[in-house]
Amino acid sequence: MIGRLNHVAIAVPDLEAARAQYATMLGADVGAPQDEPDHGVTVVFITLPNTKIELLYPLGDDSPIQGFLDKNPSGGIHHVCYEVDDILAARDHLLTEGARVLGGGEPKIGAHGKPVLFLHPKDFNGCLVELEQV
Ligand SMILES: CC[C@@H](C(=O)O)C(=O)SCCNC(=O)CCNC(=O)[C@H](O)C(C)(C)COP(=O)(O)OP(=O)(O)OC[C@H]1O[C@@H](n2cnc3c(N)ncnc32)[C@H](O)[C@@H]1OP(=O)(O)O
Ligand SMILES: [Co+2]
Repeated sequence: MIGRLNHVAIAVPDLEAARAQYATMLGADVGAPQDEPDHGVTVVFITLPNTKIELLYPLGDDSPIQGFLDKNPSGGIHHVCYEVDDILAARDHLLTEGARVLGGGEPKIGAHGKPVLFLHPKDFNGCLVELEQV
């Protein structure tokens, strides 16, 4: 059901410092900061030859990544995002299998303008999983 790895997301305590590090120290193709108010985050995408890195920083008072950063003040890997062809079919299959689909199970439009869903990290070996329909 899952296809390519779309991105690995890293929550960071200082977005500009992380951008500069990837651009200067690692020589990566680093994008501009993008506010995503519907998701409570500001994102920066880093394009690699085979996938992307998504730097995440809290936006607003109710960011879903604030608790993660409170527990991991130096930052850390926050989620992985897998591509699926049909997100509603994927959701229904996962619910049948007993996985918890977050956000009431209704896809939201993600940073690439495509529908996304999140799966509870406790159901996936401690790793928050995002699905993106491509
Ligand atoms: C930009 C849009 C989009 C894209 O297109 O790419 C994005 O990526 S948006 C990214 C941010 N959005 C989300 O993360 C949405 C989904 N997340 C959630 O619904 C919540 O964050 C959560 C996963 C349900 C966690 O809820 P929270 O209230 O923050 O924390 P809890 O303390 O209740 O967590 C319970 C339990 O889970 C552990 N946890 C939390 N987050 C993670 C994580 N990212 N990876 C691994 N484990 C995580 C947390 O530590 C708790 O464990 P215990 O301490 O053992 O109880
Ligand atoms: Co993401």
